[in-house]
Amino acid sequence: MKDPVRIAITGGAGQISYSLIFRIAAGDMLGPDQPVILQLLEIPQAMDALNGVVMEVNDCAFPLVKDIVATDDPNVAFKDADFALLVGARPRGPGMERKDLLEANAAIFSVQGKALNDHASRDVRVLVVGNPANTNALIASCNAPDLDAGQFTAMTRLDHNRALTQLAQKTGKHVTDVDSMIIWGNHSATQYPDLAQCKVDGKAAFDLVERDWYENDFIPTVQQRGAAIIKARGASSAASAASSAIDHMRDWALGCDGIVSMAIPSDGSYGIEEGIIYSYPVRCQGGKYEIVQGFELDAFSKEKMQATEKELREERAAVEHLLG
Ligand SMILES: NC(=O)C1=CN([C@@H]2O[C@H](COP(=O)(O)OP(=O)(O)OC[C@H]3O[C@@H](n4cnc5c(N)ncnc54)[C@H](O)[C@@H]3O)[C@@H](O)[C@H]2O)C=CC1
Ligand SMILES: O=C([O-])CC(=O)C(=O)O
Repeated sequence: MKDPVRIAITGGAGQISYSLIFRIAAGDMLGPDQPVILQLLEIPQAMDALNGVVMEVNDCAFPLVKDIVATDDPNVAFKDADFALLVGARPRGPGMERKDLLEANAAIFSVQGKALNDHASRDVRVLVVGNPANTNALIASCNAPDLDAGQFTAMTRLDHNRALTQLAQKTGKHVTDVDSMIIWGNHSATQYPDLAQCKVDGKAAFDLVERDWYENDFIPTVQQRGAAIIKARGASSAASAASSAIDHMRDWALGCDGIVSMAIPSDGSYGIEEGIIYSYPVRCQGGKYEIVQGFELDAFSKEKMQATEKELREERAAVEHLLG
C-alpha cells in the first residue's frame, strides 16, 4: 500500500461534499490503491452537521480512509494538504448570476489562500469549485505568494462534461466517442463551449450538426445548464459537480488520454491576458497539465473568447482589494 495523501475539502457539510467526500473515500479520485486522510473544513455553525458527515464516513468502513480531521480552522484543514478542493461557499439561487456571489464569497478565498500558503504541502494541487470559481481561484492564488500560481485551478470540467453529453445525444453517439471538446473562459454564462476541434467517432462535429443548432441551442444550453438545474431541482447541481471535481483532480494527478478543459492561470496563450484564471484545452500527464497549442481560431471563436475574457477582467477589477 502507498503512503496516505492528505485531501482538504472545504464546505464539508454542504450539498456537493455530501457526494464528493464519499466518492473520494471510495477511491474514485486517486485510485483503489491510494489511502487518504480527509481534512474537512466548515464554518463553526455547521460543525454539528459536519460531525454527522464524519459519522457516516466512518459507518462506511472505507478501506482507504486512514484518518478524518473535522475542523473550523483553515490552518488545521490545510496542514500538509496534498490536494485541496475549495467547495465551501454560498451557492446562487434563481435569477442570480454566479458573479453576484463575488461579494459574499470572495473573502473566504483570501483567508484560505493565506492558510494554504502557510500550511499546505509545497506541491499542493488546488481546485476551486465555489463560485465564481475562476475569480475565487485568482484570489486564493494571489494570497499564496509562496506557491506557484499554476497550483491553483478552477472547475470548468462540469461544463465540459455537460457539453460532451449534449453533443453525444445530438449525434446519437456515446460520450466516449467524442474527442477534443473545449470550454474556453469563465465558468459563467459567457463561457464558450467550442466544437471547432471536436470529433465524434472520428468525424468533424461541424459535419454532423447544423450551425444553427450549434449557435442557438448547444452553446446556450451548456452556458445556462447550471441555471436550468437550479430551476428544476430548487438547488444548484451537486452530484454532477462532485463527479466533475473528481474527474478534474484525477486527470491532473494521474493523467488522461485526450483533451480536457481546466481553468488555469493564463500564460498569454491564444491572446488571453496573462494571469487571469481562464479555461483552456489541456492535456494532463506526469502530474502536470499543459495547454494544447496551435488551434486556429476563426472570427466567431475569437469574439466569444474575448467576451468571456472581458468578464474575467471585470471580476478581477471588482476584487482588486483582495489580490494581496
Ligand atoms: N464550479 C462549478 O462547476 C460549480 C460550483 N458550484 C458552487 O459550489 C459552491 C458550494 O455549493 P453547495 O455545496 O451546493 O453549497 P452548500 O450551501 O450546500 O454548501 C456550502 C458549504 O460551505 C460551507 N462554508 C461556507 N463558508 C465556508 C468557509 N469559509 N469555510 C468552509 N466552509 C464554508 C457552508 O457552511 C456550507 O456547508 C457554491 O458556491 C456553488 O455555486 C456548484 C456547482 C458547480
Ligand atoms: O449554476 C450554479 O450556480 C452552480 C454551478 O456553478 C453549475 O451548476 O454549473
